[in-house]
Amino acid sequence: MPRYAQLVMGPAGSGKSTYCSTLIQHAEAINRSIQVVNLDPAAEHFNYPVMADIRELIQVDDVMEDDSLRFGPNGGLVFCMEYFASNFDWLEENLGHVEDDYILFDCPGQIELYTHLPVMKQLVEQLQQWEFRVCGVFLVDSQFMVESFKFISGVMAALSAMVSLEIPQVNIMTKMDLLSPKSKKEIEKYLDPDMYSMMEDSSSTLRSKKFRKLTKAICGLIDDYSMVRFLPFDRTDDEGINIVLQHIDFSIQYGEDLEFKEPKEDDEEPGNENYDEYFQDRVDS
Ligand SMILES: Nc1nc2c(ncn2[C@@H]2O[C@H](COP(=O)(O)OP(=O)(O)OP(=O)(O)O)[C@@H](O)[C@H]2O)c(=O)[nH]1
Ligand SMILES: [Mg+2]
Repeated sequence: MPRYAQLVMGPAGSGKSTYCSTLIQHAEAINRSIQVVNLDPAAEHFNYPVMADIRELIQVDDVMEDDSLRFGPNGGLVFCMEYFASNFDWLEENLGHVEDDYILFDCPGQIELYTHLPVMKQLVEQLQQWEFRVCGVFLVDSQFMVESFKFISGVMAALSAMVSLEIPQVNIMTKMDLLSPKSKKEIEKYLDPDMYSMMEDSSSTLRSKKFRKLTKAICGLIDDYSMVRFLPFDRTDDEGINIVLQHIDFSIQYGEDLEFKEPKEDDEEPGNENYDEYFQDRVDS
């Protein structure tokens, strides 16, 4: 039987730890077993029970205080993650060999871990060897996504994580509860965006003649990958959390081996009923 994992990634402060604790509470409420592993060696606060904590293996503070290493916070973190990558047996010991388990990995926020360092890719390969089906969950703070040029840079970060990890990836816009109704309306166009029409954006940053070709090439690249859908995540909305979880489960085929569901007669799109719920307005309009 396969095992299931979500690699919860995203820039610093994007809401990774909050996402994990929200999902744990949600799982409890719907009677599902989901566990979390903290992979952030610099983590100070998180309010979920952990099945394993990287800080038991190595802590950033210890690395920074070491006189022979003399790292700052970011170098220290990279050192910790490389140490972790050469000690995966620690993780194996903590995870055990439970079939069919479902684990969230709360990762650190340093973006270079997902773009050009090999550590996360090594982790993915190791998990796959342990029969995990891994889904990348890339979180971006919705507060920073309400303008086109910020959105494009957020998408590029998500895209480079996807390309370097080579696993299914679900992108999520967090902190939707903090947006004003006006911003909420504004952000809808970013959930399933049309990159070319975004270039017509009124902001001078995107319309600058000097960079027009580059902007067009970037928008084209994003469009080609057609992976730029974002799911909204509002930690106060159970229905929305459920939809996010269904998307991720779908991408790692969670539940397929568990039970067979008879399609309901009134289902027009069996098994896919929630899939496009958020984008339905756009599809219809
Ligand atoms: N209102 C609201 N606040 C949120 C939400 N998600 C995160 N926050 C807040 O944003 C801050 C950062 O959230 P974290 O969950 O610690 O973010 P993180 O990505 O784990 O941060 P690092 O581990 O430091 O990279 C905290 O103060 C959270 O309370 C959300 O959905 N809604
Ligand atoms: Mg965190």
